[in-house]
Amino acid sequence: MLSPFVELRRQLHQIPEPGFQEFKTQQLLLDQLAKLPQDRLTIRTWRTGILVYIKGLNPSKRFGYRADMDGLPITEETGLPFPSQHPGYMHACGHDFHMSIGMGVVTHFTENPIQDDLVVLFQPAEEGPGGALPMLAAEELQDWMPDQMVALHIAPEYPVGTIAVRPEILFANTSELFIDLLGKGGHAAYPHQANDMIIAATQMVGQLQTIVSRNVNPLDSAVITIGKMEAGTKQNIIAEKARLEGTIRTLSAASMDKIKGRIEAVAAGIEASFECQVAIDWGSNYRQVYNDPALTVEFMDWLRGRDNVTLYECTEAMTGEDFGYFLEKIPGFMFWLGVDTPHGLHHAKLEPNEDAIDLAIDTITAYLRYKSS
Ligand SMILES: CC(=O)N[C@@H](CCC[C@H](N)C(=O)O)C(=O)O
Repeated sequence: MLSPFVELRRQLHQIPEPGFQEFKTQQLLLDQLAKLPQDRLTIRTWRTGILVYIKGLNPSKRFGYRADMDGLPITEETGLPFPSQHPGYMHACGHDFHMSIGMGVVTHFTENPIQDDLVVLFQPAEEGPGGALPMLAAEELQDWMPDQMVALHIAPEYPVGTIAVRPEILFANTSELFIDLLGKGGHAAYPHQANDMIIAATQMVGQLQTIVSRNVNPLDSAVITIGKMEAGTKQNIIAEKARLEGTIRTLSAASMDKIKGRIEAVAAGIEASFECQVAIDWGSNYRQVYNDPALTVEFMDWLRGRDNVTLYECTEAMTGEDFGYFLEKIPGFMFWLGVDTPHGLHHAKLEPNEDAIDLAIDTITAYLRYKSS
């Protein structure tokens, strides 16, 4: 018999939605919340997100757990019997896990309250443009602001039962990157009368890849990835326009500034050498995920005493997470939850092991009970 939270995960898995369009996801979670005993619960919605307050027995603090809600524009290739019903979209970053675990935490504390209050936040748009920052500013959260926050992220590379975490930086600073190149289209046979943006864009991608290797201190990790390139309309037409879409990751804020400066310089060089126009849009930025050292070390010590979990002290990752904005304001931490699958995050075959769901609910609820005692 399936755990109700595995069942919920399977339902959520079938309805992945883009950021701030998580309408069916929100409704499914609201329907689930409506089935719980209501005496300790207060529920608010904010855009496509949900805020759930669970009243404690004799509260002196307020804990927070945050789960992100959005899916990714990926066509699922898992072969699972409960695949995405939304063509071209998939929960390929584990947000279906994060939400079902969040629901497990709510359910546990409505039935077994602790002394303190708990706020569970179902947050839209983590993959972009970022729901954390506007949710933190939302009127609906102001009188429910937690004193401490916890969140987790699934980790394909660790076995089920492993929790990986570290004090201080866990995830990188990020900035999206959108570059539009504008030249002059024309006939494929008359290149001298046109200004080919496929050539300019490919040159630009090559030059961008020299920034991390030549301009950033190798001891200060950084990544520039161009994940999407669009240009041209037909094989015998010279492309007037090209668009590059990517992301920048850095462990230090100084490197982020430096990389942005170098990208502007590369763009100016491309404009001069190809006689074209290059426009840069930085999209949304996420703050690094900085785990509060004292709380994280305390959590790690507490984990060492649990017999169903193996603690692994990991290194930083160049992933981004807008949970970093919560941690900038509220002390807390994020940790990796082992889900043991050969395919990585953002992969069409990502198939996390569902045994991790109940283990995570057990770990988080036990930790919050320990903190509240
Ligand atoms: C955990 C994870 O995979 N997060 C995303 C966050 C994306 C931020 C933004 N849209 C960007 O691409 O910069 C990630 O890609 O790391």
